[in-house]
Amino acid sequence: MVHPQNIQELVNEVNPDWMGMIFYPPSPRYVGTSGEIASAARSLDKVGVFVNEPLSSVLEKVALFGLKVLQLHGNESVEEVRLLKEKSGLEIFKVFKIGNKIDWELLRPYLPWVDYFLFDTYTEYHGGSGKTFDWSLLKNYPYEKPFILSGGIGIEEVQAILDLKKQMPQLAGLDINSRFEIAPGLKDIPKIKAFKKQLMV
Ligand SMILES: O=C(O)c1ccccc1N[C@@H]1O[C@H](COP(=O)(O)O)[C@@H](O)[C@H]1O
Repeated sequence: MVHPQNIQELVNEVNPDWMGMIFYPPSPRYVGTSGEIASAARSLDKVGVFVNEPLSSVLEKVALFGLKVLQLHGNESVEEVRLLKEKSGLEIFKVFKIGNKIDWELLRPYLPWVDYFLFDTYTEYHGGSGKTFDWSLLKNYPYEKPFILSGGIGIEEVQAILDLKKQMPQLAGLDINSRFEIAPGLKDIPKIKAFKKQLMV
């Protein structure tokens, strides 16, 4: 469900660096093709969130909605990511979903084609689980490539985020989602403002 007025309020009151648009039809946050969300957020850099979407369909959405970043949240291969990077010329967030352990070598071939890795929690679905993963696994992250932290982040995680940032300069951003919502796609603006304020210490 889309809530353009709520997004307009978010833009005015929080002014985030990026705004995600979910182009995954099974998601309760699927933005569809109406363009209302894109126009409510026209002043922001819009991140298209895709799950195993064919190249032509991604490029169509880029043109239609003026996307600035592609967040690849499925099982996209290195070759698919390379093609998406080359054909779109946009920034790429490649998502890796983390379970009990992670083999960092699997990320290496993606390094030339991605601008940020994004770490989400492993679940049998693709995203928006509201569940955190064990952030201590990140301590062995071996690359300089900046990453975005995601997966069930809530206001209760502020201190843990500040601690992690002290240890890991590669932590470049946070992707907040379902734990800052009143209903899927309807953002809890006072909660987001409080979270942002607590992070700015
Ligand atoms: O939010 C969704 O419905 C979604 C569906 C498919 C792919 C990604 C999705 N959202 C992304 O999931 C992560 C984690 O979200 P949460 O904090 O656990 O709710 C985040 O990167 C969202 O952009």
